[in-house]
Amino acid sequence: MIHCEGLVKIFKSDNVEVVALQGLNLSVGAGEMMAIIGNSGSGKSTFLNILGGLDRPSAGQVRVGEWDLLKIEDKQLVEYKRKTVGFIWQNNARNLLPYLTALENIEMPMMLNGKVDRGYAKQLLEWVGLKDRMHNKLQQLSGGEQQRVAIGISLCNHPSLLLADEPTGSVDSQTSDMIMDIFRKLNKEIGVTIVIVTHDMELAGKVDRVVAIRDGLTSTEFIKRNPNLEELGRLSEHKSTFEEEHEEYVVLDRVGRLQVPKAYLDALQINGKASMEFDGEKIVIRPPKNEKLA
Ligand SMILES: Nc1ncnc2c1ncn2[C@@H]1O[C@H](COP(=O)(O)OP(=O)(O)OP(=O)(O)O)[C@@H](O)[C@H]1O
Repeated sequence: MIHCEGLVKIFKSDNVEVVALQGLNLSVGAGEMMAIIGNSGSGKSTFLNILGGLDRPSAGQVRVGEWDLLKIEDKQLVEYKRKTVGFIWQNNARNLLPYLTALENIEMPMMLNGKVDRGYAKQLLEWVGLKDRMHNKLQQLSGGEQQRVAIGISLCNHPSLLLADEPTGSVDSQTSDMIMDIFRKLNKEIGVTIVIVTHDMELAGKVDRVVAIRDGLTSTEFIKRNPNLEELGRLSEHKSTFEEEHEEYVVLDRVGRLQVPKAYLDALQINGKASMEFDGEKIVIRPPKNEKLA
């Protein structure tokens, strides 16, 4: 569904250039639900905005389904945004209309797109658990319920890809769990591919695959050891940690480059150069033997 290779995004303003993505590699299969984590400023939102067609890449490859987002023309981009992607932001509810009902809010973008499908609008509200509240005005709904209406709206155009940027950033942990359950259900039932950007490791731990971005590059990937244990985990008393549940992998690009975590380099006081040895089984990276280089 998504294939990125060497994706670069440079922001230019006056004489300053910011390289937000420095050659990012990532593939996401159709029907996958995964999370992207990373520190503030690592490039997560930039990446999501490119996938959503809200921003243009500077170089590299980025394909979503049949679309090549580097080469796409402006007119096609409008079509891509209308037909392929749905977007959810942290404060999506701000874009909703408080004096309309939940159902009317869902129907509004359908109307703007030229066709209201009331049956589907109702179905969407049912999927997000708001069947009984569909005739309530937005202002009568809680923040979490409004966010669920926003999830419904993101699916109005039957997208094959749903992008969520900090979707639970402004709700409590119970609502956050409910929103994740809705994503999982949508992913299973309608097969929509879901990419969630988050700071929250606990939230990230609820999906099978988590990719960490550092300084505009994919650095580490975490894969759930046993996805099927999730249900058991929910029922059991023992709350396992993210590390217990996930296997951690370092990501190598096509030519074998990898990012060594800064904490490791600091701990070994490696700065600029290191010695690397292969002992037949392992690759060992150490501070340079020549002290002058250390
Ligand atoms: N429109 C822009 N113009 C100039 N620089 C930008 C622009 N948008 C983002 N940046 C810069 O690109 C880098 C990556 O920003 P981005 O918002 O993608 O990070 P992020 O990982 O989503 O951070 P956060 O978690 O804080 O939202 C940052 O250094 C940011 O300052």
